[in-house]
Amino acid sequence: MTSPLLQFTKIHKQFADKPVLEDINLIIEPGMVMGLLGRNGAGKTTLLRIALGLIEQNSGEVSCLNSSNLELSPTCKSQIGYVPQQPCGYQGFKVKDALTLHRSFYPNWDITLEQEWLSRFELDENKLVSNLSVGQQQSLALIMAMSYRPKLLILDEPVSSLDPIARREFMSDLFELALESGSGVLFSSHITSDVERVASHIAIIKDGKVLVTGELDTLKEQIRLVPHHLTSKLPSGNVLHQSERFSIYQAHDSANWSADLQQSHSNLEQLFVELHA
Ligand SMILES: Nc1ncnc2c1ncn2[C@@H]1O[C@H](COP(=O)(O)OP(=O)(O)OP(=O)(O)O)[C@@H](O)[C@H]1O
Repeated sequence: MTSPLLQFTKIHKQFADKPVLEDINLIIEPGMVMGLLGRNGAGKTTLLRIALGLIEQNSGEVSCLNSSNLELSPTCKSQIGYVPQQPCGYQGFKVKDALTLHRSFYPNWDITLEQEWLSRFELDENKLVSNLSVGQQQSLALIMAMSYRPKLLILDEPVSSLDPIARREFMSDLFELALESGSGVLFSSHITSDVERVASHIAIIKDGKVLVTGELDTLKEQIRLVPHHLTSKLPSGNVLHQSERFSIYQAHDSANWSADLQQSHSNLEQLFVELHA
C-alpha cells in the first residue's frame, strides 16, 4: 500500500479568537488531483500554507511526504512544488536568468518540460520578469514549480490570471503529469468548470469545515439537489444543506435514486451555489 503524500488530521486553526478551520481531515494520494473549493475567506490559502508549515496549526497533525509539516527537511521541500496566489520573486532578472538560477536548485530539473511549457505559454525568455503581465508571471511560477516533477504540487488558485486557452491546456496537462509520474496535486480554485474538468477529487470548505469531499465521479452519483416539494423516498444518506429551493442530499454508497432523481445530475457550479444559498 502506498502512503499518502499529504494527510491533514483534525486540523484546527484560528486567528486571534476567530476559528478559520475546524476538524479538517483530508488525504492526497499519488495520482490524485484534488480541487479545493470554498468562498472567499473560506480558509483555502490558510490550509495550503499549513500543509507546507508556512503557518502553524493550533491543533491536529499534517503529514507531508511522511514528515511533519513543521519539520520539513530540505530534501522533502525539494520534492514539493508550490505556487502561491501571488507569485513574486526574480523581479530584477530576465526570464532566462531566473530559470537558470531556479534550475540550479533542483537536480531533477526536466529541461525538455521547461522548454515545452515556455513555448506553450509563449513566454519571451529575454523579457524582464518585472515586465511580464500578471498572467505571464503566473505561468512562469507554474513552470518553475513543475519542471522538477515534484511528488507533491500545491497550487493556490494557479490559473486565476491565465486566459481560457492557457488555463485549459495547463489544467489538462497538470492532470496528465500527476497521473504519469504518480505525483499528487492539491489546488484551490474558484473556477468550478476547471475543477470539474481536471480534478479527480474535490473538497468543499464551508464555515471552516469540509462539507463535501471525495472522488468527483462518485460524488456526482451520490449527491442530488432534491426539490422540497418532491416527496419520493430517498435512499439512505444525509442532508448536507437546505437551500431555499433544495435539500442537498448525499446518499450512502451507490445510490438507488427514484426515477425522477436518477437523471437529475447537477454540475459542480450548481452544487457549490446551492450549498451556499
Ligand atoms: N495572518 C492572518 N491573520 C488574521 N487573519 C487571517 C490571516 N490570514 C488569513 N486570515 C483570515 O482567515 C480567513 C481565511 O483566509 P484565507 O486566505 O485562507 O481564505 P481563502 O479561502 O484562501 O480566500 P480567497 O478565496 O479569497 O483567497 C479570512 O477571514 C482571513 O481574513
